[in-house]
Amino acid sequence: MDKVAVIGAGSWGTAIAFVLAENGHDCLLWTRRQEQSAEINERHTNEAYLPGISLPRNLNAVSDLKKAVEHAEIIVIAVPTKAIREICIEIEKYTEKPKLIVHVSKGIEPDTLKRISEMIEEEVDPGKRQAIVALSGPSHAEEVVLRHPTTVTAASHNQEAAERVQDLFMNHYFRVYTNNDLIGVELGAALKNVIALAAGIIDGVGYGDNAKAALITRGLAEITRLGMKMGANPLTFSGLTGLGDLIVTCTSVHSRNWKAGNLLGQGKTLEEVVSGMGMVIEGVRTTKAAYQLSLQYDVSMPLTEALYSVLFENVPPKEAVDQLMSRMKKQEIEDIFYK
Ligand SMILES: NC(=O)C1=CN([C@@H]2O[C@H](COP(=O)(O)OP(=O)(O)OC[C@H]3O[C@@H](n4cnc5c(N)ncnc54)[C@H](OP(=O)(O)O)[C@@H]3O)[C@@H](O)[C@H]2O)C=CC1
Ligand SMILES: O=C(CO)COP(=O)(O)O
Repeated sequence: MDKVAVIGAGSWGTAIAFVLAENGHDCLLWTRRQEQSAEINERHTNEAYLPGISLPRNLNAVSDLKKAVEHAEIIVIAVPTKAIREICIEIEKYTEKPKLIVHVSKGIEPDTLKRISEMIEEEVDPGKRQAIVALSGPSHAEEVVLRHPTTVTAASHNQEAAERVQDLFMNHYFRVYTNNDLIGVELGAALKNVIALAAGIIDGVGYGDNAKAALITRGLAEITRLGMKMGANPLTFSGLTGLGDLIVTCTSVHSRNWKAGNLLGQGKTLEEVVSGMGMVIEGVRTTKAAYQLSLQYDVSMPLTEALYSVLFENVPPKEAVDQLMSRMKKQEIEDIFYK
């Protein structure tokens, strides 16, 4: 039994803590809201994020971050990308002995263009952390807490740490693989949200399955192109954190990114969509970061560029699609591997 703290009690933090508690670990779930920690401890629910779900009785919550950090040998960070730095600064403050840090977030920081593990490295002193592991894959919280079969990947430059995380989470409905390609795993996880937003738009404007399949396939091509330039293993993008997460996020009704795109496609404004969701839509900020990465690495990412123009330059979705479809002709495979 390990002592673990999950930092962030939204949909995913709660689902991850659910798995850890069911696996018999001594897991504390941190929330910044006292009333939410009372709800989890007294009623064993988190209605705002996972309505109708009974949480394990051995899962306890706290709203005192110091207490959560001091409790744990392993810290699992489960807050949105934009909160990673501030949470890491707080975690570092309360850490005495170095801890294993796992993160389950999916994003890239605009402007700095840092991946999550890079932000953690910058904010948590090396003396206060052991290895960093990203746990990622096609895994909607809503299905994990129903114990529906789910597969994810524990990625780290440190294989021993990845295997420790594999052992920590693995059970009969939650299967964990390892991968040493941290760059590829984190990039795939973040960039699939860009394509999922676009997939929602495609459905929202009323285009069909052909367009969706094109988006997933050509989305994977541009993610792979960028990833290869950034040092990732191209095979990672055919794996769970690449193609796997693209499929689940572009096709599932649970996806907040897909839902947001769907509303945009129906004519809602970005402000209306973001304020109405009540949960994080990582793909919006990540689209900005992905667009900046395509310029920095000089990689052609037409879908990302088109989504950027819809989100931030008020280009109507159908016009963006028309522009995509009328680009000059290309070869399919050569495009990915030789450019
Ligand atoms: N939901 C899912 O199925 C999956 C999500 N992920 C990833 O996990 C990460 C978290 O997502 P998810 O749990 O779904 O998001 P939610 O929107 O469901 O919840 C976000 C959580 O983070 C908290 N939070 C937000 N900002 C801060 C802050 N500045 N300081 C402290 N806490 C903060 C929120 O607190 P409060 O309630 O007080 O606002 C809430 O508990 C994202 O990167 C997402 O892409 C990965 C796999 C699956
Ligand atoms: O990452 C996820 C599933 O793997 C969750 O996606 P959304 O954030 O779009 O809901």
